Parts: sequence; structure tokens; C-alpha cells
Amino acid sequence: MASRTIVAGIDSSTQSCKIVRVDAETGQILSSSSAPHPDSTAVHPDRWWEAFQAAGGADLGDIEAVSVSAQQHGMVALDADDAPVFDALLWNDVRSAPQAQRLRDELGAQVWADEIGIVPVPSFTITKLAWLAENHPDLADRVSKVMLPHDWLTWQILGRAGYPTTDRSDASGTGYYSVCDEAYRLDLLEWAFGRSPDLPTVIGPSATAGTTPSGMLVGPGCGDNAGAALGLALRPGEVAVSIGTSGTVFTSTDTKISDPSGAIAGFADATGRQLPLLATINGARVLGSTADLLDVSLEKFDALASAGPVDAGGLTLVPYLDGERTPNLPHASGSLVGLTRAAMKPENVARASVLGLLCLLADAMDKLRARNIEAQRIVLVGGGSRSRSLQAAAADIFQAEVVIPEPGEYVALGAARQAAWALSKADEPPAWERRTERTISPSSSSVDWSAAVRGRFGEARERLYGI
Ligand SMILES: Nc1ncnc2c1ncn2[C@@H]1O[C@H](COP(=O)(O)OP(=O)(O)O)[C@@H](O)[C@H]1O
Ligand SMILES: O=C(CO)[C@@H](O)[C@H](O)COP(=O)(O)O
Repeated sequence: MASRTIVAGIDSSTQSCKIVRVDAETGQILSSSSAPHPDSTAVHPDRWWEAFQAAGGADLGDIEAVSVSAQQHGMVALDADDAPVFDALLWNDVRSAPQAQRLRDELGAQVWADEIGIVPVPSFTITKLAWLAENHPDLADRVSKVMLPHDWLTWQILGRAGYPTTDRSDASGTGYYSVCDEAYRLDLLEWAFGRSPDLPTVIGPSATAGTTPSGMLVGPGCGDNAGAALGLALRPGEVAVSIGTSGTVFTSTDTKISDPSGAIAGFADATGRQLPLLATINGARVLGSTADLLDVSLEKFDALASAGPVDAGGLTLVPYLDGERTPNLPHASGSLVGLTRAAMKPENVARASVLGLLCLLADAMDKLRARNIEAQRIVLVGGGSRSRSLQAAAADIFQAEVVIPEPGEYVALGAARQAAWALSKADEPPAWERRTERTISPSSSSVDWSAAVRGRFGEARERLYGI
């Protein structure tokens, strides 16, 4: 039998590094492994390298090609010796909120949206550089290169040979790359950071970042949501809802979106198209933190969240547990509203956390719908999508059909698909078989109660934050 070509995909995400080995011809996942990252919003990049090694990164001898997808926006600022001058501030670190507001106000949200494609929020790299310049000018003076998590890990795998590279999907999340010009806006970087560090070269969707001494091809890599879109082979009319550390709602389109409110980020995807996306800081850990509060396992949490009344007895959790990005409330905190003696039961608290997370994501979905981006199918992925109670409630809260693909690491799979594409030098990524999936439709009885749940969520949000 002809030996098969094996490629690998890496997802260096917020909480862990995952590696999948995949048959380049069929897309069959041959193995999957992972190793944890520190639980922090500021992480030394060496921790990502250690997790990559622990997940099997040192043993890629059988791999023809590999690509890295990773959490977006992280600020990797290196000195002349290529050592970080500060821990990498991640997408969910909100200390740069004042800088984000200043950059937004000084240039104007409409200009950001029209010329760059995104409007500054603390997640974006440019705001973190502005924070470093304002708070540690001595360290900012030492910055020679700035790159993103996926760029850094790709460069590490290549032994730091050659010049670092990135791709347009991840560059589009920095704030100093324009999806309109398809080029860096070095004037904005200089204006925000007060310095002009070297940036990675943006290479094409199926380009080669380099080749290791053992002959393994390394692809361009991409941001993790673009990786998920590749891994799902997201189709027109499909909207992905990813519930990882972040919650994200995104789709793949040909048209660029300009949203001066900043809610919809006009990112690029990993195939040369666009990836309009809304992201929440609060995702799967809303469920995990509630399970911890109730002192139960995730399995028991799911049982509890399915055991009580569908509307959580009127309890409403506004889940801004780590601040929030959509809506842009970086210093907000969570609130449990509607506490009555009758409602104060573990099953209602568990259910309220599921409903609160889904309402957060449904509000994001509504903003896409308002731009005439209708979700004919909602594809649910990310670790949090493994929650059975969330799966069951999602169709009811979204009032739309929800597709649950077979459990898998779709970001890493997308990176592997990109690696196979780079290896093949074909015009398009390989057409791998679509994975099996389950479909859940909204229950007929859910129209009224889900509307009441969303109404209570909106009233609580309005009362707490005036929005
Ligand atoms: N069955 C489940 N129910 C609820 N949450 C889950 C379940 N399985 C995994 N998770 C959560 O999913 C998260 C990990 O998802 P993942 O997509 O890998 O995150 P990231 O890519 O941001 O690192 C963790 O917070 C974990 O607790
Ligand atoms: O900030 C964003 C997207 O703009 C997040 O989606 C990060 O990319 C983190 O992704 P996960 O670790 O949650 O997958």
C-alpha cells in the first residue's frame, strides 16, 4: 500500500496546545494530543513552546507539513536578542482599555472601521503596544520585533531561521493591518506605539513559511477562528459559534464589513476571503466556573442544568465574569439577577449560566443578522459545545437549527488542512470529507419561554450597564 502523507495541525490557544495528525488525502484524524497553558492573561511565550513540546511537538518526524493556528492578537514584543521584553498580553487582557478608548476617539471609529476593518478594543495588539509605551517606555524602547502567538510558534518551529512570517487572517486582528489595503498601516503603528518595530512578512494562504532541517514544510498558519473556519470547511450561509475560552460568532464572506460600533470585527479569513466576527471574553469558563461554584463536575453540572425549569426559575446570569468585549465593558463583572427563595436552587443556577452564555452569544448573532448575515445553519464548536445542556438549549435560544459536528479540534484540523494545501501547491485547500454531525431544531414550545429569557437578559443588562 502506498505510504500515506501525514500532515499536522497545531492549535496554540488560550488554555492549551493541541496537535492533530491527519491523513493529507482524506482528512482522517490519526491522532490528537494536548497540553495545558498557564491560566493567565499575560504569558511568557516559552510556556507555549513547552506545551507544544509536551503535546508531542518534539516528535513530528513522520510529518510532511505542519501549520500553526493560535489565539489571536497576543502581543509578542521581542528585543534585539529575540527575547520578550514583557510577558505576551493576550486577547483577554483588558489593561489596555484606556489606550483602546484613546486610539478609538483620536482617529474616530468610522475611520478605523472603513480603513482598517476593526475598531480598537483592549483585545487588539495595537492597544497593548500603546499600553507598553505609556507604562513601560524603557521596555518599549527595547522592542525590535512585534509578532503574534502563531507567528512566534511558527518561527520557533523553524528554528528562528529566516525572517518571521504571518498571514492576513491574524494580521487583520492587530489594528495596524488594513484589510482594505491588504497591507500594514505602519503610520498607525508609529502613532500608537511611538516606535517602528519590525513586523512579520504577510504571506499567502497556502505559502510556505519555511522548511525545517528535516525537510518538514511549515505553512503560513492563521488565527484560531480562521483555522476553525478552515477545519469546518464553513459554507456560505453557515455561522460558526465557537465556545472556547472566548465565545465567537463568525462566518466566511466575500464582502468586507465596516462596523463603526466595533461589535463586528472585519477580519480576514485564511483562504483569501473575509471573516466577520464577534468575540466575547466569556465563553466556556462561564459553565466551568458555575460548576466550580456548585462544587460539581461538568457532567453533574450538565445533569443539574437539565433537571430544573427551562427558564431557570427566572434566574438570569449576566456572565461578564472577566469583563466583556461584546458589549465593550472591559471592567464589568457578572451578576445573578432574579434571586428569590423559590428560585435559589442549584439546578436553576446551573441553568441560568447556560442561558446567560447563550444569550450573550445570541446578542452577538443578532448583530450579524442586523447586517443581513442570516444564519441558515449555526455550527457549534469549541470545548464548551460539548456541554449537552448547552447543546439542547442553543437551538431554543437562537431560535434556529443548530448543527453539532462530531467532537473534535477543528482549529487544529484547519491548520492541518492548511498544511496539506501548502504541500499540494493546489489552487484550493484539499476537499476533505465533511465530518458527521447532529442537528438540533428549536422545540415548538420554546418560542415563548426563550423570548422571555432573552427579554429578562436584556432588561438586566440595560439596568446594570445602560445598554
Ligand atoms: N463537556 C463540557 N462542558 C462544559 N465545558 C466544557 C466541556 N468540555 C470542555 N469544556 C470547556 O471547554 C474549554 C476548552 O475549550 P477549548 O475550545 O479547547 O478552549 P481554547 O481553545 O480557548 O483553549 C475549557 O474551559 C473546558 O472546561
Ligand atoms: O480574540 C479572539 C478573537 O478576536 C479570541 O477568539 C481569541 O482568538 C482566543 O480564542 P480561543 O482561545 O478562545 O479559541
